[in-house]
Amino acid sequence: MEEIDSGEGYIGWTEALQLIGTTITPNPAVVTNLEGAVGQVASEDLTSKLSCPDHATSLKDGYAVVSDDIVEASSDRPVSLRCIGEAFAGVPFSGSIPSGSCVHITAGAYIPDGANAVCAGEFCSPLATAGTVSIRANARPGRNILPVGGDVTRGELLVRRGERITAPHLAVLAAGGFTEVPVYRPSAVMIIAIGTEIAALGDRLLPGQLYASNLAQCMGWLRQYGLPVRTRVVPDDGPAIQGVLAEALRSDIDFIITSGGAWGSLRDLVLANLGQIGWRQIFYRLRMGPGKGTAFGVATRPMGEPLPSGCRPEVPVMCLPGGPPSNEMAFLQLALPAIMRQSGLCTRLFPEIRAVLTEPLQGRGRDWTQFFRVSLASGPDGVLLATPSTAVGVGSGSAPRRGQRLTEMAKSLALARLPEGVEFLDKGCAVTVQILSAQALASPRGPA
Ligand SMILES: Nc1nc2c(c(=O)[nH]1)N[C@H]1C(S)=C(S)[C@@H](COP(=O)(O)OP(=O)(O)OC[C@H]3O[C@@H](n4cnc5c(N)ncnc54)[C@H](O)[C@@H]3O)O[C@H]1N2
Ligand code: MOO
Repeated sequence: MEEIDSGEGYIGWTEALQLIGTTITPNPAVVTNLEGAVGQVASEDLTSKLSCPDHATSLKDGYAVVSDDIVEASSDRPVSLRCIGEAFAGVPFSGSIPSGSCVHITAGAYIPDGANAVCAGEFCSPLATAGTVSIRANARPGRNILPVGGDVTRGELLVRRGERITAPHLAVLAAGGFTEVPVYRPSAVMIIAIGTEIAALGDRLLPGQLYASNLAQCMGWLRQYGLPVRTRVVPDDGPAIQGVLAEALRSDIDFIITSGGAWGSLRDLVLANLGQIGWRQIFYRLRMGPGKGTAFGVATRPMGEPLPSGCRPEVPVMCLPGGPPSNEMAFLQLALPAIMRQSGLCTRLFPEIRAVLTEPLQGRGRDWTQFFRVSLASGPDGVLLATPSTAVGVGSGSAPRRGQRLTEMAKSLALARLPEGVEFLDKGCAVTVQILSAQALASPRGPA
């Protein structure tokens, strides 16, 4: 019998990423308000329009002073200064401070002309003599003063083009004078779950059916990345599959994911039906595990019909294998990077760190990339330890396989990778680990 999975004609994971990179171009830019920008990708280098603060301001509530006046001040030998006015945040003192004087000041207030330090209120007491303050500590020049641009400086690069905008970015953007931000339009994605045995979430299960858990997971990731998602469930039926693909291509969907029906059985109909509607296949099958049965290509929107506004004539399509471990890995390693590239992302999707293996990892072959689900823990010397899961398809190649697939996937949000060229790593070796979520590094015991 002919071996259909010898890996012949397959491409490597890095080559697949390169092909995705050369096929997909970013969506057009749109302008969003600051609130809508979080999680989106900047479509231009964003440089500050303002310096913040625009004037030196006080960091403390206390007294603005001439530093030289209080060089000798201490609790034993306090120095008395004449208080000549007040400076509040938003209400500056209008004069200048001569030597021997001070101004009562609050945090955020402009430093009055002539002053070059602020003595915190804890070291100052107003005296019975009206308008006099006793200062019990010195304050070097610049003490408790936030200089001009101490938060952001006009012209400073705040967010790079292609970088995802985070909550702290909103702070610098707001301070830097942005109320609107140019971002790449986030891709609208349609996920089509294919399989006569697949029930849509919430539908009544018929005998032999199971819920579309793949679709739920992919939808969850896409929502987490702020992308609009639509979902469909169709049976293993050519006309039904073509119908829903045609619906997606007529709509404003930017990227299509199919799930299931992608291997080679009599009921695996996706590629044949994409062929019927005229797609251009770019790759099918990879030296990557799990996820080898993935296909990628582009489909063209119907000729002679107006393009949905802001949409391109070609729509990338990623066909994910149906088995949950493969489906998830192909989604995370191929589909999500592709969709985020289309949404403008230029940086790596998931951070990577090195950890020490507590069990050996056996890959499938020297020229394959193999991903293993691991849990992370801190070792004796603070070394990060990676322990492979043992569930079928998601865990170590050498450890005995037990455990549940979906449950294991939900428990550990880190993936060890055996890259091409490395087929085996022994216990105690360092391995590269992708962090899918910061929760992978959080203590399971709850808040500290
Ligand atoms: N001769 C071989 N057959 C198969 C191989 C192989 O190497 N040689 N690999 C198996 C693996 S592993 C996978 S994964 C699948 C990939 O092929 P398909 O994309 O055609 O997968 P399906 O047949 O549609 O489904 C496989 C499995 O997954 C369940 N499934 C499908 N969709 C969903 C969904 N949305 N949510 C949850 N579960 C889903 C489906 O019921 C099947 O149990 O090929 C194998 N065959
Ligand atoms: O490649 Mo599959 O996900 O059923 O193990």
